[in-house]
Amino acid sequence: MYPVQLKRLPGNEDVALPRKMSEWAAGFDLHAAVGEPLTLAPGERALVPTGFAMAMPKELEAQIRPRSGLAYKHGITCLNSPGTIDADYRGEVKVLLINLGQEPFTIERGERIAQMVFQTVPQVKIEEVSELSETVRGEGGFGHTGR
Ligand SMILES: O=c1ccn([C@H]2C[C@H](O)[C@@H](COP(=O)(O)OP(=O)(O)OP(=O)(O)O)O2)c(=O)[nH]1
Ligand SMILES: [Mg+2]
Repeated sequence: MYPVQLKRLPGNEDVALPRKMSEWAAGFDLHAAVGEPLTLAPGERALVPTGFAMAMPKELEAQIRPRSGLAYKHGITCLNSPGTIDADYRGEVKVLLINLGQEPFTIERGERIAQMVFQTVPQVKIEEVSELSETVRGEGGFGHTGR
């Protein structure tokens, strides 16, 4: 178990902190901390506040992912999916939503808009070299094995 600290930001006592909606859910649902209902027209995007900030061990990142129900029913998704929350970020967690549907969609205060999944981040050390090891694939990519 990794310790993760959440800090509610002032004026958001009525907005739920991220929580799992079932015992083994992978994601903690994120709630919109909009002051007023926010309507996204088709094609429109917005950075939606969540009302909290976070501290987690440096071994972790958090990914902000869309909720499939909002995507399926309304075309609402995360533009930068998955969003990356760095372990050293102390600002408000925000969700970059976009309306890819055909109708305007209104986000109400407290509504669940996305989910947050924690992942471990391998620590790597990058080194520059002049030759890379050979493989059978080589430079083949982007569909070179066929459709
Ligand atoms: O969906 C997101 C994505 C990012 N962030 C916050 C946390 C993250 O640690 C920080 C920076 O995100 P990222 O590295 O993706 O953006 P950038 O454009 O590279 O900004 P920066 O130069 O600040 O790293 O913004 C969010 O709150 N929600
Ligand atoms: Mg960055």
